[in-house]
This record gives sequence, C-alpha cells and structure tokens, in this order.
Amino acid sequence: MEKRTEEYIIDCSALSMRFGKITALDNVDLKIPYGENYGLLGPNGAGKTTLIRILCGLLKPTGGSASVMGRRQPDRRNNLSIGYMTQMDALYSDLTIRENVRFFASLYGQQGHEREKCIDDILDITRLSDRQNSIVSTISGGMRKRASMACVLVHRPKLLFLDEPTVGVDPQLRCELWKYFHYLNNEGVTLIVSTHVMDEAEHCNRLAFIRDGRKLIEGSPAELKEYTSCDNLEAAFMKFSEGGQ
Ligand SMILES: Nc1ncnc2c1ncn2[C@@H]1O[C@H](COP(=O)(O)OP(=O)(O)OP(=O)(O)O)[C@@H](O)[C@H]1O
Repeated sequence: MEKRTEEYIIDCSALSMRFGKITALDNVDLKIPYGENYGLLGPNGAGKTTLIRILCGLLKPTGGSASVMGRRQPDRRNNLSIGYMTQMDALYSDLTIRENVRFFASLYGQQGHEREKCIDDILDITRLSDRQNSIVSTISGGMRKRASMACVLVHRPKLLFLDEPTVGVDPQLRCELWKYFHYLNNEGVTLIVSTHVMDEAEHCNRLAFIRDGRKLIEGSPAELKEYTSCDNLEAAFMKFSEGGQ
C-alpha cells in the first residue's frame, strides 16, 4: 500500500484562475483533511465548478497551486483515485445500464473478472441490479441519477467530487442519495460537494462560503450560523452572498 505522508487530501495555496478578463478564482487557500465531508457553498458563478475542475486536473490554474493527495495538479497519477459527478448525466442513451458502467470501468483500466465483480457490487449498492439490462433511454430520471453514480464509483475512488448532486431530484431520491454519500464517507471516501442548496450543505461537516472567486469563510454549519447570527444556513448564506459580511 502507498504510504501517505501528507495530512491533507487537498491543499491549495493562493490558487487563482482567470479566463481572459474574468477572475473565476482569486487567491484561494484551502486545506481539506482526508475523510472529510466538505461543502463548497456559493451563488451561481462563484467559482465552485472551476475549483473542482482544477482539483480534478481538468484545468490548469493561472496562479498558485493545488495539490491533491500530495501531488500538484494536474497529475495523471491522481486520476484513478478521483471520481467526479458533474451536474449533467454522462450516460449513453442507447446502451444498457450495465454496458454504461462497464464502459467507465474499462476507461479506468479495470478488466476481466475483477471488473465484472466491481460492476456487480456497484449495481447492487445503487439498487440497479434488477434493471441492469434496461436501455438507458427507457429508464426514469431517478434511475439515470443512480446509474450516473454507478459509473462514477465503479473504480472505487478515494476522493469524490459531487457537483450539485441532488438538484432536480425528488425528496425521496435526495434522501436516498445522501444516505449513500454518508455510507461512502463512513467507508473513508473524502467527499467534496458543490452546492447552493441549503439542504445539501447541512449534510456536510464543514463548509466554505465562496463568492466572486474568493473563499469568504469556512466552518461547520453550526459555526457559520453562529458567526452570522442567523438561525439557518439559508439566511447565513444570503448575508454572505449579498456582501453583508
Ligand atoms: N471556460 C470558461 N471560459 C470563460 N469563463 C468561464 C469559464 N468557466 C467558467 N467561467 C466563468 O468563471 C466564473 C465562475 O464560474 P463557475 O462555473 O466556476 O461558477 P459556479 O460557482 O460553479 O457557478 P454555478 O453554481 O452556476 O455552476 C463565471 O463568471 C463563469 O462565467
């Protein structure tokens, strides 16, 4: 097993990202320990997705540094340890659920019997075993969401990014997905959740408020409420979003 020497799974220092005249991230310092369930909370355009894309190694920052598992991103060696569920489903509509999951497993280098075992396990966990041979274009929205999860998780990532994971999802499935995220977190998977839905933020142990590419404050949901003298996260978030702090 690879020996870990660093304390933080994510360590960003003065991280900046400019797109022409737009500053999407501005001098962000961020340290997240292994095993954390961490929320990035901010309004539309705050810079959350840009931060996640840099941490996944999909974008190269224009300033500062972002280390993941002790390696400065982008570093291909991190790819096998990262899972990223984007806001959009990345499923092939004319393949079955199992074929979709197998495609992703193959991308991550899994093969043969071991691959099929991982697929069986993840289809079981996401309760899709019975429908694994259904063509994706024929399944419900909730099932699509679970199939996307199965694709993202089949290679058993240690670090999982969830970009607004339960937006547009009914309350029952939201509850089910969060149960599953907590299960993964208890198994040692580090979760980074980007959201502007307060329900989701309340599920995280720690949160960072992000606005205009800057990290304004960080703390547990209770600490952020106390700091803003608000009795709910929604009100605390509004205070920050409007520049009230
Ligand atoms: N590839 C790009 N080219 C130009 N501008 C970009 C690009 N990607 C992001 N931006 C800009 O950077 C800023 C931050 O965008 P980002 O998508 O990171 O925000 P966000 O917090 O994820 O928003 P949302 O909650 O709406 O997804 C925005 O002003 C956005 O328009």
